[in-house]
Amino acid sequence: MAPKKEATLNLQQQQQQQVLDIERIKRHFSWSDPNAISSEPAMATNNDGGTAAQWNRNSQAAVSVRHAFKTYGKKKNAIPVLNNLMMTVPKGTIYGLLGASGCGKTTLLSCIVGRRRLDSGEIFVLGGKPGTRGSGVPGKRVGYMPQEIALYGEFSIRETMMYFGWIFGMGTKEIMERLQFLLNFLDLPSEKRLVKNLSGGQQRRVSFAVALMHDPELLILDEPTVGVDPLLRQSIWNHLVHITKAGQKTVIITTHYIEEARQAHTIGLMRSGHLLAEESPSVLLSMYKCISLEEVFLKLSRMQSQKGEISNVNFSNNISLHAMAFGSKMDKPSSSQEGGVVGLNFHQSKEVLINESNGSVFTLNQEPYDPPQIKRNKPNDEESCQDCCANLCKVTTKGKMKALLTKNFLRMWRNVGVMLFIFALPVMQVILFCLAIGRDPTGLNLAIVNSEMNNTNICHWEDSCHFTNLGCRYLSHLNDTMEKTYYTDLEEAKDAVRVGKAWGVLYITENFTDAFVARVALGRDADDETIDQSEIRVWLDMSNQQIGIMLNRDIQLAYRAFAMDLLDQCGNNPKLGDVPIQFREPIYGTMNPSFTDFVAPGVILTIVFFLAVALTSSALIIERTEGLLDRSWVAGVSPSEILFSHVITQFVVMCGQTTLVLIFMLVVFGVTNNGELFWVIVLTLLQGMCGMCFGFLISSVCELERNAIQLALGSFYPTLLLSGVIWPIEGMPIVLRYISLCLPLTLATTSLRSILTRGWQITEMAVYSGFLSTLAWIVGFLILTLLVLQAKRG
Ligand SMILES: Nc1ncnc2c1ncn2[C@@H]1O[C@H](COP(=O)(O)OP(=O)(O)OP(=O)(O)O)[C@@H](O)[C@H]1O
Repeated sequence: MAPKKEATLNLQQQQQQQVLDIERIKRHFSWSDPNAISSEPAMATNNDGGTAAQWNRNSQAAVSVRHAFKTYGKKKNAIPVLNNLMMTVPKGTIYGLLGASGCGKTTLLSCIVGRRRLDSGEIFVLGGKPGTRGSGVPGKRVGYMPQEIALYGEFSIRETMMYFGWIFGMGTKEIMERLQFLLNFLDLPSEKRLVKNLSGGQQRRVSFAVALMHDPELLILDEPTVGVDPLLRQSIWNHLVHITKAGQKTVIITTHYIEEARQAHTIGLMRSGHLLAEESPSVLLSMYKCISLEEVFLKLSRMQSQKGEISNVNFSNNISLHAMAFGSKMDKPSSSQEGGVVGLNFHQSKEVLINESNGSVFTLNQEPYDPPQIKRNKPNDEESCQDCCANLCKVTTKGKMKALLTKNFLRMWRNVGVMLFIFALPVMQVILFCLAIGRDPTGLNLAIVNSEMNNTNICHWEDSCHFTNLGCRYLSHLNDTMEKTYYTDLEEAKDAVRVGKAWGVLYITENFTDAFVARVALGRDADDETIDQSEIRVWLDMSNQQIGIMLNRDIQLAYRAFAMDLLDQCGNNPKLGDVPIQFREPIYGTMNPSFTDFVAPGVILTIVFFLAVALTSSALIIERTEGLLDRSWVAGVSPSEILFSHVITQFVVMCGQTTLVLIFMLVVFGVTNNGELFWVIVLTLLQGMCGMCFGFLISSVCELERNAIQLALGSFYPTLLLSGVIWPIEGMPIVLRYISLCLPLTLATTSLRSILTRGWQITEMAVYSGFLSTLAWIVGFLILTLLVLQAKRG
């Protein structure tokens, strides 16, 4: 009976202890639904997420991760990184996340801040799910310091703080006050120093300062103490302990200096995608009877390896009661008293960590310093209202736009050389185009054999109704663009063409004048020989179509001029010498159309379109590879805001470029414009916008800058060739014509050509279809870019 009684007593004691523990948890977390607690005394043991109790509990912990799974890569080669991970970070505590390099700490943090999405499982941050409306995460409730520096190198420390401060909705004065505190606290150099000129450690401190800037509720720090000297490191930890003291601020920190994590309230030891343990450092040490945390980690890792399964060691499935009790601050976080030797992949740390004395923050000078308190806006404050509005309308805030636009323009200003080039480039292209394309070739060599002159080049003829040396008279009508070289032998002249010394041979027969007069006099009675002898024979080098056609044209025009002149001198109607087809003044264009006028509309649009592509195609990539895009996202800037700010900045640049292109094309080089300048400007700007949006799409799709450049360059030639810029699309095979119509430049080029050369109004279908297609492309590219950016956030 006695043992039975003892067992009953033990059971009662256990039950009482359990009730006491629950009461303690309840007090700490202010739970309102006691039934919910009593039904789930083990807290997170079987959290499926979804019941009111679970929601309540998840919303009370600062961060709660439940059954998190995350893999990288496609199905076959998928790398599992998070594997049924459970984690609970109580409010007002420091949570040290430890684990070997590559175990998934950064991935977990990026999921917590809403930068990445889990494959399955749930995350609750500050009572909401990251990324949901009104959760404030990503946003100003979180301060995030990523592993990489993620700062704009060309900004000064002050400008960096301004940028992030404005994003977080702070006022300039407030930012300046905070900046002074952070400069002092983190022992930063002058606020005017450019980030790129700082040392690695200084850059990390600026990055840390950015995370602290707006005094967020939740600080997530990915290895903030790397490259920081021991004194400052301790100062940082003191600050973290200080800010969590009041129970309002929570810190999650990863570090490779394992012993410094002793100052955390809770330690999560991570391995193979899940937490081996989640306890306070002192409990871990006593529970595993170890003297260092490293030893604990080794022990747990060994146990995990031996069992192959962690079910019986995974304390993370149950939030540690001990860890939760930190809320009361009874269990003061300990400072390391020993130089802990850190193994595995961790760095060694043998510094003796200095105890915090009275909770004040110590600067490097060890002077207690109380940071200026960030004013929290009341719900009816202007900023809050802006945020409400932004949340509701999904638009933006003034501060964010100010920050993003200032950032974009500042980056341009700091790269003023590049900017000058960006403006000089279109001007250069226009000048080169106008000087090099469309003009008639000159100085073309023509080999002439005039047998009528007995192989001499002394040529006499009379400018009247005299029929002597008509061959010479004809030659005088050949225009000056041709360089005439006289040969005595026909074969010799042909050889000159064969070896590339001349573009053609013009041969005049021995008795050309007599035969020509006989031909005119006899008319239809002229015999074949007479006709044959009266003909000027020409052999051309047609390997160059443009030159061949031009020589052909000029030789024929010279005959027309010769015949009409002769008839006129002899008192006959000169028209008798002309081809009986009369070309009247053209309805559009001129009698002597210029190739430049044909190509110019397409060239204007191509220059503006592809310059915009070049400017924007790497814009997002540079920010992404430097980790800046992530940081801005976590700070609460949405992809559409980033995109919108770039659109505005690039639009300003494009306006300048468009103005220069049009001034040089239309004013300096006098390209024909018979239409309304207003519509020319509008269409050119729209094409620039279209190119910009195409650039953004490339930028969002490509991970690397070189891929973006390849894609942008790769798209240049197909677009140029298929858009009817240099050759009418009517000359293409029918299938290609349809493809051509689907390109962004085709209808716009036709439209601009119609305005410039025909002077058509916007009401003409050929004109407005160019505008409509460009608008459709802009919308299409923007939607695609946003979709890609949204998808990549996961
Ligand atoms: N974008 C990615 N694509 C594919 N694999 C990735 C990606 N990011 C991380 N990984 C892989 O996921 C694993 C976890 O990486 P993570 O950066 O989360 O580790 P970590 O614990 O933070 O490492 P460290 O302490 O060295 O920073 C690593 O094996 C890494 O190679």
